[in-house]
This record gives sequence, C-alpha cells and structure tokens, in this order.
Amino acid sequence: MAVTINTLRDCKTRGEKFTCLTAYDATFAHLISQAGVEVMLVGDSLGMVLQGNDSTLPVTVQDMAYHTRAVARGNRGALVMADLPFMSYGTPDAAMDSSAQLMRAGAHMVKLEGSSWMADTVEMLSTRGVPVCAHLGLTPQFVNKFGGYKVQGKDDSAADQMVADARELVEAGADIILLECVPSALGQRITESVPAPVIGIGAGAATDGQVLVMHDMLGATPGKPPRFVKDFLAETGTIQGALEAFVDAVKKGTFPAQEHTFKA
Ligand SMILES: Nc1nc(=O)c2c([nH]1)NC[C@@H]1CN(c3ccc(C(=O)N[C@@H](CCC(=O)O)C(=O)O)cc3)CN21
Ligand SMILES: CC(C)C(=O)C(=O)O
Ligand SMILES: [Mg+2]
Repeated sequence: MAVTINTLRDCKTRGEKFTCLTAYDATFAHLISQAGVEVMLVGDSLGMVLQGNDSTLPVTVQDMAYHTRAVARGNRGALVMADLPFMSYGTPDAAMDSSAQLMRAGAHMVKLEGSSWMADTVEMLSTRGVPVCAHLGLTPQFVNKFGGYKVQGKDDSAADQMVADARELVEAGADIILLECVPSALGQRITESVPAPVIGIGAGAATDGQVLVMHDMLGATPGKPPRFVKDFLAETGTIQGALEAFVDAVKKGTFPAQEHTFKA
C-alpha cells in the first residue's frame, strides 16, 4: 500500500518510528522503497552529493524536476518529497510555480526551508493541494547567513522561537516538520508540541521519523561525516542489507544513539 501523509500521522499517533532517505535516481528509489523506507526525499543535497558543489545553492528547479521524475519512476509505494531549491520560493507566486513543476514531475509533497515568515506561503500551497514539509534548524540554504553548518537552537531564546515557528507553520498547513541539527531536548520538545509528524536529522531520538542522506549511510561520502551519520553498509556488506538495517534500527529505537546526537 502506498504511503501517504495519513500513514505518517498514524505512525505518530501510535508511537511507531518511520524512516526517510534521500533518493536522486530510479535505481536507488526502487531499492529504498522496496526496503520499506516510508519517505524518499529528493533533496537539494544532490547539488553537493551528485553535482560536487560546496553548498546546495546552485541547484535549480529544473535539476530538482529531472531527479524527481527519475525517483518517481523507480518508486514502489514510498511518499516522494522534493526540496524547493534556493530562491525558488522567495515569493508565494514563485513558490506556487516551482511547486507545480515538482508536483508535475511526480512529487507527492514539497519541502521548504524557513520559519514563521514562510507561513503565508505554506498556507497558499496547502490550500491549493500541495502538502508541505517545513524544514527548521540547520537550513543549509542559509549557510552563508549562518557562516557554516552549525547546530541551531542551542540557547533558550532560539529554542523557544523554533518551537513557536513549528507551531505556527503547522497551523498554517504544514503537514510535516523536518528538524536538522538541533539539541535532542529541543527535538523532543518540538515533536511533543505539534500534531504533525516530525522528521529529524541530528535532532535526537525522540522525533517521529529519521532521515539521512543515502550516500552518507552507505559510507560513500568523502571526508569526515557529520556526527549524526552512521555507516550501515560497514556492518551489513550489501546495499540492500544496509537499507534494511537502517529501517530496523530506527523502528527499534537503536538509531540514533547518543553518539549521533547533539546536547545543548
Ligand atoms: N552528504 C550530505 N549529507 C548531509 O547531511 C547534507 C549534505 N550532504 N548537504 C546539505 C546538508 C549539509 N549538511 C550538514 C553539513 C555539515 C554538518 C556538520 O559538519 N555538522 C557538525 C556540527 C557542527 C557544530 O557542532 O555546530 C557535526 O559535527 O556534525 C551538518 C550538516 C546536511 N546536509
Ligand atoms: C539533509 C536533508 C534533510 C535535505 O534537506 C537534503 O537532503 O537536501
Ligand atoms: Mg535539502
């Protein structure tokens, strides 16, 4: 049975963890969805992972539509979420046009980076039939404003603001919240503060779902990986084994462990 946003809401209600991995092509989309991963993210991380850029900023809507079409063809029942790339949703009109291109390419929902000032855009998309995931915390499209990839929401006022932002975005119609690189306690607080499912990456073990970049969890990314990454290929020896081990570990609650999470 195909995964929908209702499936993820049911997971949250029942306290069952769900999984998400990035997918950029049909072959891996097939493997990932067959492994029982509920959500496939066509991430703008493809600008770094596939294109070799040092940030996600060069990625275009055209790039995203191309990879979304490939993923949609390979998909066997997962929910396909596509990132709106940098500056493709700067105004509500732009957001609607960009989202239309990604939904036509086969996405079931879009993801955008931004806090409460995105609420009007979220509402416009939501009321016009585009489910939205709001990405908070370390939002990589803001790397030049952050001055690097740094843990967010560390002090009390930043944490309180993020809780308020998450609530406001869900009230505006966001169906999912994605939290990247925040202290585990804040990940837990936001997960308990909103009725929508919360997906975490470096946001602790309490979020409803966990996401990783597939290349990272296969140990394929050059250099020192971020703290939240675990290489599942090392312990299984096959790609399919690694995908299944990730699903298993998230459902059992053994991933992420303390060593993969941030303290305040
Ligand atoms: N391959 C890949 N994996 C990702 O997870 C990823 C991408 N690419 N590209 C887009 C963004 C960039 N991301 C990043 C990149 C670096 C860190 C990082 O170095 N984090 C430090 C934390 C630093 C601090 O303590 O403030 C770490 O040690 O994990 C985190 C997220 C996540 N996304
Ligand atoms: C790291 C995840 C959450 C993402 O946005 C991406 O892969 O682009
Ligand atoms: Mg992204």
